[in-house]
Amino acid sequence: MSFAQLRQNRQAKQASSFAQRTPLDKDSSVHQGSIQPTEAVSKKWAGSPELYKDLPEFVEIRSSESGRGLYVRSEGVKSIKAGSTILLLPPLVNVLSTRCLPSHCSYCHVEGPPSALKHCGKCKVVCYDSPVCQRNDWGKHKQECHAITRWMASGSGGPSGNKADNTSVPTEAIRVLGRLLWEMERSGPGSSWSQEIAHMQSHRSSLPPQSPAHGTLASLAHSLAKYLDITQDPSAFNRWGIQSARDLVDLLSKFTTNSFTLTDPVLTPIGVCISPSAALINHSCAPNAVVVFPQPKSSRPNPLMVIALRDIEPGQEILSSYIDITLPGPRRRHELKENYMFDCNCSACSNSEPDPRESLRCPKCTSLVPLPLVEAVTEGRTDLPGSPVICARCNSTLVNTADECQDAIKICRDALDSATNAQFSDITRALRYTTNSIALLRPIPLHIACDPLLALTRLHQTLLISKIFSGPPPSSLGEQHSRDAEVDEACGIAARNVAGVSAILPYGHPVRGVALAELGKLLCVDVDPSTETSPSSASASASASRLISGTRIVGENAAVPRGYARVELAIQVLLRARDELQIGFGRETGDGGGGQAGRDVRGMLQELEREVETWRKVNVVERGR
Ligand SMILES: C[S@@+](CC[C@H](N)C(=O)[O-])C[C@H]1O[C@@H](n2cnc3c(N)ncnc32)[C@H](O)[C@@H]1O
Repeated sequence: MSFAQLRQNRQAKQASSFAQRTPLDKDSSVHQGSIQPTEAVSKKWAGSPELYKDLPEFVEIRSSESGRGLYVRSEGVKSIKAGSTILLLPPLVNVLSTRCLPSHCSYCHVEGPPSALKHCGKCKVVCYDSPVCQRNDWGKHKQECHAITRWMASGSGGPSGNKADNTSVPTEAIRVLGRLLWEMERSGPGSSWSQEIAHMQSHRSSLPPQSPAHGTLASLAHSLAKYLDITQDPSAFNRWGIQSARDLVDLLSKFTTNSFTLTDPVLTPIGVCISPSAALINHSCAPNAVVVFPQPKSSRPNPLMVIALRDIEPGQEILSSYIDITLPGPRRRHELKENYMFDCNCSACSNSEPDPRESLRCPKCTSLVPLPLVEAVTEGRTDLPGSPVICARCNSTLVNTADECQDAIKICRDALDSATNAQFSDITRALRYTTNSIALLRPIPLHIACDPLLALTRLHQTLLISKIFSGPPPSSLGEQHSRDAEVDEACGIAARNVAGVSAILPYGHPVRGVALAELGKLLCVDVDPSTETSPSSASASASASRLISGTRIVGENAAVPRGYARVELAIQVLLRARDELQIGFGRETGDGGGGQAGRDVRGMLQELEREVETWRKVNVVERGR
């Protein structure tokens, strides 16, 4: 019996699970943001013991120059261990992004094949995976249902059209604001929920009237008024305590400052959520905690969880990141300033060591060499446009001219934006952008975690997986071989992604765990049964460390083993994934840690171990004949 035969049954199942995996939806991200809060704001909440009752005993709210923040109490508590749950909050207000409405249950957020989900009979927009979910959500969906129906009837599409055509559905920002206001109305202006919303940070007073951010809020305000059907009589806003345009902009600014991106168990953005208690957490680019939604369960509301990424001592502040921390420092700070209006002085931003996110890596001595600056030449730097980029340690020339490197990076950043925009509408075009950009960067010895190479690698992996597994399974040996080559390519790309994120994110960060799980899953896909190799732990471990080491640079192609050695490699990668997921998604989730992703990895490991066992037995018998 061949190993490949043993695993054939699994193949179809894997293919369908990859096909359901959606690529990152950049535009659906909603960030948290910030303004400098005043002492008066802090005092207001301090006098209200009724607020933030869902915070656990071991944390407290304190004020600093970052405004209010969440801290581990200084006395009477032990340190919070990495992987522990800090907050578990069933969010009162959340919505799915428009793209996910047909594929996820709007109540519990479990993903299902669209055919298994049932549309709301009235608006025909939101879906549920069971009558229980539909019933439980009705209290929140009732007013929304009318508003969506009215909105769509007034638009071009209309509710009777194609259910899959979601172009005329109100955006997630509008829908979540609607739910927020109706929830405030239901619970009453004096309720702790309404008070917590009232105390959230707003940027309004710091926004210059002509700024793009102000324009965005103004257009959001118009859309919201249309959605709530109060365009004729703005005083209808009064029932939410909104007396003026100023109050409305204030509310919208609170929303953009404090809302969270709702993600699925592998961190794909699927919507928006509002949780005033979790929004008390301040930002760091070197966070000690993460906000995740690790384990949607059918028929239950999907809770928001804050998990400790490393041990947090009594008295220390709990800090999460508002933005993608794989971006280089200048881009992170720009984003934080633009959207959240503060200058980040965290430990990562103050670090003067060369950062892999913005470095070349000398192929000779492996030193990090800062990328030449794209715009001006700063004092003390030798990256004049026509001058070579030289390794200060071993004097090797890394790039012949600084502008050659700068041009390639600029072109590839633009291509990354184009690929991101095209990823859902035209996957072939998106793949062309990522393939060409990665090829363009190949002659430059960028660190594997350098921007935009890492982001291109991640997107390329997602696109390749969609392409490979969205079609029918191979029906001839020729088709099988070309799919095998694509799977090998995807493994190589996934390995680079693991190496990249591992070089810049701390052990246990959920992005690392998910990257490892994706690589392990790809390695589990059966390829060419005729090239099975014999068991060899030593060679598998060498392959594993070559494949997932943080030192590789683009252009090096690690061999992806076939047959048995590949399975051994998959097991090693999945074991690492399991351990890191247990931290990033919490030790207490997913019946053994790691949330849904951890559970899936453990399932794959069990299956692989069973197959290896059977393979060993069969081969011992065959050798004995
Ligand atoms: C989502 S809120 C966090 C809670 C907030 N401090 C409060 O008082 O409600 C974002 C706010 O926190 C502050 N903030 C968060 N991270 C910060 C940081 N690293 N440096 C300075 N201010 C920060 C900003 O002033 C911003 O208004």
